[in-house]
Amino acid sequence: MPLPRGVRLTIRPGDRFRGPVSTIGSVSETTTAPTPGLSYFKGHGTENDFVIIPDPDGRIELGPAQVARLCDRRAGLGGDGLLRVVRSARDEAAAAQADQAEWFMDYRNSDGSIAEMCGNGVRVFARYLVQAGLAEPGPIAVATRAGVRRAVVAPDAADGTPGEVTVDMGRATLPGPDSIEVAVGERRWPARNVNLGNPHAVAFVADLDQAGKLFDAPAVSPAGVYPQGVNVEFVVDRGERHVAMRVHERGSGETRSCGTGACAVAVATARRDGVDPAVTQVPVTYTVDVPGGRLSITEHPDGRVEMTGPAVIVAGGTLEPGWL
Ligand SMILES: N[C@@H](CCC[C@H](N)C(=O)O)C(=O)O
Repeated sequence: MPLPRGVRLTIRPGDRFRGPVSTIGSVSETTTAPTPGLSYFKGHGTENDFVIIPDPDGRIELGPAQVARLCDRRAGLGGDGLLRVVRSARDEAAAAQADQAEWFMDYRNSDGSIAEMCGNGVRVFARYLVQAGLAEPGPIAVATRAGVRRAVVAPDAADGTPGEVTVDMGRATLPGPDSIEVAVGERRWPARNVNLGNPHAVAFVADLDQAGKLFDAPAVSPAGVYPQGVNVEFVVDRGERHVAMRVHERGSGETRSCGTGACAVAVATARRDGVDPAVTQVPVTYTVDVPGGRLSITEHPDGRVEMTGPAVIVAGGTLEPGWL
């Protein structure tokens, strides 16, 4: 049931959920909304899966408890994260990007925390816009909390297989310090600090099983390098310019894929291999296998990192009125 125009769904403090306003990496937030007849979609990119909430006119405020409920795999729809699809001009977090990108990807982790960027999310978001008729296939600008990202949705194959989506992920930075360490139980590995709009610690390991079950977040030291938490990638070599990774995501736990993580891994691996396109002026491409599939990551001489991979919308429906 569509909401009447002009109605903004918000519960005031004291109604159901309470807490201070959220910041990146935090799960506490005031607001949230009961959502009568709210429509949703479900999608994934290399099995990093998302609940998609269309909110073109910015009338829905989802608090962390509601996001966590929607992402709950037993009691909710289930997802590693949530993508709210809203016009940039209708959300103050993205209004400054409205002249460059009509649509804002309001991304939340499955625990309800806010993150700056989600690479697989941008691909799925672009796919949703095309499938919903909100954008044409081809280049699509998407506003994110880390700035505008440009996606290109390739046409579907003749057999209906959805075309892959390529995203310009911007420039990676490697802020240091050089002595970062990641630990799981008694095992420790040196790691590289890579930022793709959101923070990553990339550790090269001998075997992906060494990271264990990853029920808990790996410890990262020294303390204070990642004041807002970190996504941790474990990487092994698979061949020339070909690696495989596992990831423990901030706010979501171990997931089957992480797009920003795969980009961080490709850049960290290139530097480990002594390759820097800014120096050689030659782009370098790495194949990054994730538990949920495969991504292709190219770093260009100007520092831009491009990611190509699948993005699929699997279902859509309507929430039971009052459930949320
Ligand atoms: N899975 C995402 C990353 C989502 C955000 C991350 N958990 C964070 O908190 O930074 C991706 O595909 O990049």
